[in-house]
Amino acid sequence: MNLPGTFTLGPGDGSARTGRLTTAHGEIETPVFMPVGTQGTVKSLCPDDLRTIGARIILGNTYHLYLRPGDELVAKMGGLHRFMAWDGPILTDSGGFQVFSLSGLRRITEEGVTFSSHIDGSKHLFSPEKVISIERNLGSDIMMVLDECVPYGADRAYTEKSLGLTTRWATRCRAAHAPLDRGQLLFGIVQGGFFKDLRAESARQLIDLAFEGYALGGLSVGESRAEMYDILYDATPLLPADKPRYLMGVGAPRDLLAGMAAGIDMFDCVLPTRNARNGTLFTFQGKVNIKRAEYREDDSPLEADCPCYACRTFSKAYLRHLYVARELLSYRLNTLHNLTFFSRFMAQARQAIREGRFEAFRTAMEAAYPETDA
Ligand SMILES: O=c1[nH]cnc2cc3nc(NCCN4CCOCC4)[nH]c3cc12
Ligand SMILES: [Zn+2]
Repeated sequence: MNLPGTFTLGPGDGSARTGRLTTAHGEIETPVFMPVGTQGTVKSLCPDDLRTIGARIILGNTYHLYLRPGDELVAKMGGLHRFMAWDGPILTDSGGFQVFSLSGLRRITEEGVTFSSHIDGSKHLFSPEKVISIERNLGSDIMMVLDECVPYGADRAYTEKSLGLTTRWATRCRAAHAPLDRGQLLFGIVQGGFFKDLRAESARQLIDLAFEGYALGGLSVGESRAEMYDILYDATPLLPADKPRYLMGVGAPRDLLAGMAAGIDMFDCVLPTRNARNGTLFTFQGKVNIKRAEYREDDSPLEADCPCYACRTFSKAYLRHLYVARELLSYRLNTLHNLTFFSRFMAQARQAIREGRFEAFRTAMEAAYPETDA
């Protein structure tokens, strides 16, 4: 068994690549999509479901788990793997993004970011050292540094100033967690907004800090697809080729394809789980809005060749009924299907890259997911 942090590249196709990342809780084949388990659960699924649908690594949110039930409690319960009975790899983000998107009254200083809890309004400080301590308590296999996700539309001066703070925070995170300590990996997050030279500067500064992997942050923050792709294609090659590259918060099938084409190895997004709960289902023929009247008497499965329990057992008519009736089983079946689709989509993408036919795969999938449809 390789040491955690070992990243071995497999066959590639253009800039798209396959790889294998070793973590303390197992190996991950890349490119990989990570289902989001915000509060220590991938909503409506149990760990057995995650194994059945082929999930290899899941994401937990440091911000949420710190506020509730508390990272010290999770540590006392043996860490997040034991607490949630998931023995596969877990990546925890640093919480910075959630602080900006969820909490009120936040203030950024050199020390860190102070904020009030969205749950009870209590005051908290996330410093680089505090965030690393929380992620170490959770026992995550891959920890993310504390960074500032620069808001979309920030001007150059603000973006440049923020980049410097993000690097100083990354430096403090690295100092707080020695490489591979307890088998826990630490990834840096490149910022720099939508300024290519600032992105290059951020990447250069973080590469000097020798992280075990590198993420592109500050994207999927409200920009147009063209703006995201412009930065994606320009910044990804700046990340070390021999380390995992993670595009945070992405995304829709079309964006996964673009990310893989650019050389991204890891993705996470709430899309498949959140859309499952609002009746939007993903298939290889495109999206299905299960609440549509056209499915009212449709006795056929959602996707004939999908191996998931929902498709093997129930008709579209029944899935539609459950959704319209707001039955709890709707969340579970729709989530089982959507995550099975994302898992199959990534497995087919990996195979296409290995066989040198990724562009053909991308073209076929983009036909099912046209620009307007994401
Ligand atoms: O710079 C970042 N630093 C640390 N974490 C992040 C997480 C991020 N997540 C998104 N986008 C998520 C967009 N979602 C798309 C689907 O609907 C919900 C929002 N962008 C992100 C940027 C960062
Ligand atoms: Zn299915």
